[in-house]
Amino acid sequence: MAYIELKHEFKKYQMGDTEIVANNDISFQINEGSLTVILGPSGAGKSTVLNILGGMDSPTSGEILVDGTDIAQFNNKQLTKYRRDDVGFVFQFYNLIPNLSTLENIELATSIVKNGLDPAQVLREVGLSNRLDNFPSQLSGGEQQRVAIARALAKNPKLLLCDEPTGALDYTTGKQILSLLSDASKTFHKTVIIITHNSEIAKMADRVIHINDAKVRSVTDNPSPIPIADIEW
Ligand SMILES: Nc1ncnc2c1ncn2[C@@H]1O[C@H](COP(=O)(O)OP(=O)(O)OP(=O)(O)O)[C@@H](O)[C@H]1O
Repeated sequence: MAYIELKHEFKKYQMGDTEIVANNDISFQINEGSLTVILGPSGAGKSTVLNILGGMDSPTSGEILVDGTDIAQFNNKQLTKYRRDDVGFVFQFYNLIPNLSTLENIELATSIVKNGLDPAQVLREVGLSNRLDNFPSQLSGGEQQRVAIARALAKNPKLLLCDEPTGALDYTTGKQILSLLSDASKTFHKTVIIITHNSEIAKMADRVIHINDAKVRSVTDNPSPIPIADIEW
């Protein structure tokens, strides 16, 4: 059985007299420890899918199976626990706490979970061993995103969900961040999902899900994903 399975997921918003269908009968599967890229134009419904998978929002209908459990049936308390223990998030704009050091940002995240990893060790693994005492404002954008990834990984989550993680970074730094996310899947066996507009990035993925106009348009597997260092755009 797939590790993640969305079955006939719908998300509808009522705006006055208008109904917005952000996700219209979305179904797909994702394997454990794989790297998936979700591609699609602005407004396609990608973030809606990610927010629902991350327990930040609930679908209007449909099943969201994660490791055999339908999180669409979770109450608020169960969703809070799921978000805290099982999901790591990486966003376009890092969302670090400005008055905490790099190390403290990670410690804050690990302090609320059961099976957190050693913060300093994870920071070493993302190449920031010499920046533990710096504040976010003293780091470059790429370094701040490394901290955000370390914070997500240090929780030791089942799932790493990344919404446009390189959207605010230059080409080279963006590639370094994507390489780190690829390592999270290949080396640390995390199930990683990356939302992007950039179709070139899809070449590094095990599976590519195209979403357009609220529907899944295609699901493609890459038998031989290309290392991000070898992809040019
Ligand atoms: N809370 C909300 N209330 C009303 N409409 C919403 C809400 N959230 C999303 N939508 C609508 O649902 C549709 C899908 O939005 P979503 O953010 O999932 O798209 P996206 O593919 O992630 O776009 P982008 O790449 O620009 O972030 C859009 O039309 C958006 O306006």
